[in-house]
Amino acid sequence: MSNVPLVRRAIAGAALAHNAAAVQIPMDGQENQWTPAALERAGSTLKALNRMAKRPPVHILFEDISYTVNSHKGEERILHNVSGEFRSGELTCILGPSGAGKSSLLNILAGYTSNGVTGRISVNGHVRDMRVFKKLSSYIMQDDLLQPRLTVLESMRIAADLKLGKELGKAEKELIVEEILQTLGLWEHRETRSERLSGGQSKRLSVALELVNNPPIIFLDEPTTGLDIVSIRQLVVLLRLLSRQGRTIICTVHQPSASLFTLFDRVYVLAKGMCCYQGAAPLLVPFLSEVGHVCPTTHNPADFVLETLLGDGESAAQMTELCQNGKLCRKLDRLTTRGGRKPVLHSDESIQRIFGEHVAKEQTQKMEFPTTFITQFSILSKRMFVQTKRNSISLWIQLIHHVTSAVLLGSIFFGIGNDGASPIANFKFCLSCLVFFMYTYIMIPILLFPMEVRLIRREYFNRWYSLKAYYAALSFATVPVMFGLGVLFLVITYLMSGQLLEWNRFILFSVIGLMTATCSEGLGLAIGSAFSVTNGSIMGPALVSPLLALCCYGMGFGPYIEGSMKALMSASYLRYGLTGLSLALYEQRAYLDCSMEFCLYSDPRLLLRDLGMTNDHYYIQIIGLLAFTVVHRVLAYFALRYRLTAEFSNKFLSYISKFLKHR
Ligand SMILES: Nc1ncnc2c1ncn2[C@@H]1O[C@H](COP(=O)(O)OP(=O)(O)OP(=O)(O)O)[C@@H](O)[C@H]1O
Repeated sequence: MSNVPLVRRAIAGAALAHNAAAVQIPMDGQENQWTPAALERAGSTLKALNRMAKRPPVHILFEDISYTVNSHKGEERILHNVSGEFRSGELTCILGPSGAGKSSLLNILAGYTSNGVTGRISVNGHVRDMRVFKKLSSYIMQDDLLQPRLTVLESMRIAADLKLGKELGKAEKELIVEEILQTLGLWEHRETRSERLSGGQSKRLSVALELVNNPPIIFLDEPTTGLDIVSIRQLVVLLRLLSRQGRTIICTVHQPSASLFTLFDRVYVLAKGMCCYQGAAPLLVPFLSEVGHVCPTTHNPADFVLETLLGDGESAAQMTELCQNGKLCRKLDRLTTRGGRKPVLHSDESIQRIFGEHVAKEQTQKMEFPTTFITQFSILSKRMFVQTKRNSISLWIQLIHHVTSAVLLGSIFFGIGNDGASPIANFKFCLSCLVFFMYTYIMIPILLFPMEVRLIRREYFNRWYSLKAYYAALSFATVPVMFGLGVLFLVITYLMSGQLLEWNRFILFSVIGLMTATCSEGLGLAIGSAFSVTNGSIMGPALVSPLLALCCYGMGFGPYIEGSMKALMSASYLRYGLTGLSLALYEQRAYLDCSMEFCLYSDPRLLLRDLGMTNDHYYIQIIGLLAFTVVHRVLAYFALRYRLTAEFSNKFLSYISKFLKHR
């Protein structure tokens, strides 16, 4: 990490600063203390964040940005050649009526959306290089979710381990974590699980997590949505303090109150995809007067501008023309806006010089992420184990599901395992075990994974770790529960159904059962990555039903299965599972006991012949299941990768609309 020496340097005076640290943002009920002057004073004593704020200031300029999407109505233009700039040391608010294109603009500036975008974005005078920009910026999305069963402190420690790497020692990371939490008023809630935090605390934790590596630019989409007035104020006050340390902070806000509006340095107003104003917040009212809309002194300027824009299209067009669609910025003397304090902003030349050096340094760095694959894998696996362990309700449900299903199957097929009179029933037992593993392990990821995708979206976009490391950890973390419960199910059913008590048969039977579960889980992950819970719940069963039909085909007339059908059957991974289970029970086995006068299938070879499995080998079934497991998991990886980028839904919709148009 290139900021590590900076942080190290910053931490050199740790003991001193530790004592002086942690000016808390006044919480609940103390909001009236937050006059702008008080904020400035507090900002200068935020030791932890000040010390870390040594990364290059970032100044974003964007010109003629247009954004087009393909929807069912055809091509739709969301943004129309908008321009503007956002500067270091300023808190900027993007305002506008619903559907104006605020989130779209933020997504484009943060680099989350690039498909269908034209125009130029430069960072400190250089064309934006996404590889470098992503290391400098953090994006906190509107519907960000936190890891629910981790405490505030655990979440922060994991963020520090992932984002600061190994070059910083444990003590140094602890110091950073503590000071950020103190500053954000979360220290007293450090042992609270994220799922139990209030809305305002959750938002603050989202910000805290992204502050760990001290990004010079932070984007926030609707950070105030769903918060009460006190929490909103606390959050905006915090953002203002952070901007005062030289950060560029840009957020979209729906309808700020008058007192909240005064906390923003810069306002960017959008309506119908066009810029209607950009510049200093206090200059918005004079600007509106210029187009004939005099804001009454008792009125909130933010409300007034929204009412004006919603009133008639003419005012919006006039405003767009006057500000040249964002090219003209209304500037205020910075010394005045900052209450006489020296501005944090650097001159353009110094910004360019610092940034140029920083870019060169970042580019020479080989590592795309702050930590190695192995470190990411071990941190993420540990986090998943902790989450699984703490989700006791889910564990209990799974345990009860496995045990009751096993007892039910064992009772239905009780003691038939070695009876030559009921081998078909025993074959059905194999089929039932197969169906159990298939449905259970397909449905769990289909139902749970879409939520997980939402959980990791911010972390993945903000480059906490690589998708490969996450995916490897995910595949690994489910193994203990699956194997533990799977073996329990197999032991119960195997014993109750009276199968031959031979270790090797039980192991061969179990290996196939567990491999079917692993393979099905891969398919479930692929479906869960690509679809929502609702669509996935339809897709899953719809997809496996034909696979199930193919796997059972030929029962009773095995020797007469047509070649083409055999080829089709080999495309169903369930066929390998069913054959593997049957071979585990019947291959190389002596005649079965016969409880009746005549048992047609006392000779197990006859049974395998009529099932069409005479020429099959156990190891081929293992290879088949392994191959399908790899295919499913690779599919799931790519589905997840596409899902985690905003482009996916755009592309998907555009294909659908093109398809419909051509019909
Ligand atoms: N991928 C897309 N496909 C189709 N339409 C889209 C897409 N993305 C955005 N839009 C449309 O673009 C317009 C602007 O959307 P955007 O989310 O940027 O608005 P917004 O100003 O943030 O609105 P709100 O304040 O309600 O969140 C909306 O009409 C939305 O339906």
